Formats: sequence, C-alpha cells, structure tokens
Amino acid sequence: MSTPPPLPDWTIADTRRAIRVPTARDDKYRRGVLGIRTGSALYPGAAVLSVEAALHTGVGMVRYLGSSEAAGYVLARRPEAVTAPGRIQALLLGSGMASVDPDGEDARAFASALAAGIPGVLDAGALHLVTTLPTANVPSAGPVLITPHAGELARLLTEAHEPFPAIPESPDAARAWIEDHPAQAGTLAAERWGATVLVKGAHTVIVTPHGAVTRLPPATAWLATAGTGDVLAGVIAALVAGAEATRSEDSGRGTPLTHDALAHAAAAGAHLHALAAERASAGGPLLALDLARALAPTVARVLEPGA
Ligand SMILES: NC(=O)C1=CN([C@@H]2O[C@H](COP(=O)(O)OP(=O)(O)OC[C@H]3O[C@@H](n4cnc5c(N)ncnc54)[C@H](O)[C@@H]3O)[C@@H](O)[C@H]2O)[C@@H](O)CC1
Ligand SMILES: Nc1ncnc2c1ncn2[C@@H]1O[C@H](COP(=O)(O)OP(=O)(O)O)[C@@H](O)[C@H]1O
Repeated sequence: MSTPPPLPDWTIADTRRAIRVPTARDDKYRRGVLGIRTGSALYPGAAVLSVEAALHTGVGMVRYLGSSEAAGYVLARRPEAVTAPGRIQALLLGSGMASVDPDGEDARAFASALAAGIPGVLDAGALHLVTTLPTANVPSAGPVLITPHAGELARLLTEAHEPFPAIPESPDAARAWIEDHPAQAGTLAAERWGATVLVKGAHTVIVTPHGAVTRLPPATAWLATAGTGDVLAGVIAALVAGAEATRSEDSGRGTPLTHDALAHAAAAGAHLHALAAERASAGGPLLALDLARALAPTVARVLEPGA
C-alpha cells in the first residue's frame, strides 16, 4: 500500500484551538460532561489516573461510571467526580480493564452512547470492540477513536476476522512492523473499522478513516512508564467532551462530531500530554499521577498569548 500523505507539523496553535475555554455564559454542563468507564478490581489505579487526567485537562464534570471496586479509589482521590448516571458529551471505555465482554454492560453502554450520537474513545481492554461496532456505518452515530500502542494494534490486526496481507502473522513480528510503520498500520485499522486511530509510542500518529495522517513531535522517552497511557486516554476524552459540547451548541442533534474533529482532539491531547511530560519530568523520571497534575499548568501555558 502507498504511504498516506503527512499533514503539516503540529503546533501549539493547533493544540490551543482544541481547548474549550469557559466563558461567562458557561456552566459545568455547557462545558461538557465526560463519562468514564475505566479501571477494575485488577487495575483500580488506571481509573484514578484517567479521572485525574480528564479533570486536570478541564471538563465541566466527570461521571465515573466504572466498577464499584475502582469507584472507591476514584472518590477518595477526587470527590469532584460524580458516580450518578446522566447525560454525557463523550464516553471513555477500557483503560485498566481486562478484555471487555462484547455482550456485557460496558459494551452495551458504549453502543447506546454512540447510537445517541455521542463520540466514544476505546482504550486498552476495550479496543477489540471497534471490530464489531453495530453503528460503524450509521451516519448519525457518534464517531469512535481507538488509542492502541503497537502491541495492542498488533493483536487487533493479527486477530482480525479477515487478515491484512501487509501484516506479519506473528504478533511479535507484527508489533515490530507497526513500530516501524505506525501511520500505515493505523490506516489499515482506520479504513477497515471506520474509526480514528491514535497509535501511541515513541512516534505518536493519528489517522482518520479517510486517511488523513497527523504526526506529533517526539515526546520524552521518560513517558515509557506504567500509567501514562491511562493518563493519555483521560486527556483526549476530556477534549472530545469539550469539542462535542461546542458542536452541539452550534449545530444541535443529528450531525455528530466529524472524524476530523475527533482526530484534532486526539492530536491536541497527545501534544498536551507530551508538554505536561516535559514539565513533570524536568529531565528525570516521571510518575503518571504527577503527569496528570502537570496538565492544568500546561493548559494555562498553551493558552498564554504568544506561547
Ligand atoms: N496503575 C494501573 O492501574 C495501570 C494499569 N494499566 C492497565 O494494564 C492493562 C494492561 O496494559 P499493558 O500495556 O500492560 O498491556 P499489554 O497487553 O500491552 O502488555 C502485556 C504484555 O507485556 C508482556 N510483559 C509483561 N511483563 C513483562 C516484562 N517484565 N518484560 C517483558 N514483557 C512483559 C506480557 O507478556 C504481555 O505480552 C491495561 O488495561 C492498562 O490500562 C497499565 O496502564 C499500567 C498502569
Ligand atoms: N519511548 C517513548 N518515547 C516517548 N513516548 C513514549 C515512549 N514510550 C511510551 N510513550 C508514551 O507513553 C504512553 C504509554 O502508554 P501505554 O503503553 O498505554 O502505557 P500504560 O498502559 O502503562 O498506561 C503513551 O502516551 C506513549 O505514547
């Protein structure tokens, strides 16, 4: 296959445009509410990290709708999170979860959010749901973003019902190929499953189903530590909730967020994550929770005139 055309380099101004800055007319609901289904008895920390990241990126409210085991940790750390169900502008599913049952409650909740036109983000244990989404070809459905690392994308591509000829059969060889060709691998998945794909790693790229590719500048390799991907999912999902809040204010129901807008939020989220990593690391080791806390001053810095 041919290499998709790269877009121009990503800039601070591009990231700034993805941040929904509150105005005097806003309240917490108008700013956007993010639903989060992350964490599990096995990985409760991932729930804390994704919620922390979303709140520090800036969102009107987080509804934490994940496991009751993880909810206790989330609320102990962040009483700002609300566990009551209700309206949301975006839904994040999968960080810190073992393989999500396609017929279970989490998958059903995700599918009904999409059917209602709400954008969705799939991470970690929920990535495989992208292969069976009932709304993949429904124009009024919310668009889906998936955020795999090379190993997770290798599993998706090698286990696909209809094989991909370009992809080596063994998951290890496929992973190595994806690390060398993240844009091509992301394009295969995006075109096959009608989702926007963010391939994370040393070279993060975002691909839309119609083949637009965004490449992020390289981030610090101190990011290669447990929990930073859970933070990334929370950052991006918060920006998606803000984008959906703006879209619904401007256009109402019936015209869901476009994949271009979803990809823009994903790239801006990855950029904020990389800038916050610089701040949290300062040239040394960084911890995922400190990365999440560094997001608020990073957003402020990006919004400064002339940044
Ligand atoms: N604090 C938390 O709660 C965290 C939760 N996490 C969650 O953990 C789940 C699994 O994520 P992963 O990225 O680990 O999943 P992966 O499936 O990418 O990683 C597991 C793979 O790594 C291999 N592996 C494990 N230990 C290894 C070692 N010491 N040396 C070499 N290979 C090794 C395993 O054999 C397996 O193939 C996700 O749901 C994720 O969200 C992670 O984000 C880490 C932090
Ligand atoms: N070598 C690296 N250089 C720069 N960024 C990296 C590197 N390795 C990982 N990252 C980033 O760190 C994060 C790791 O995510 P992930 O693998 O899902 O970790 P976890 O599952 O522990 O949360 C991603 O944002 C990824 O882009």
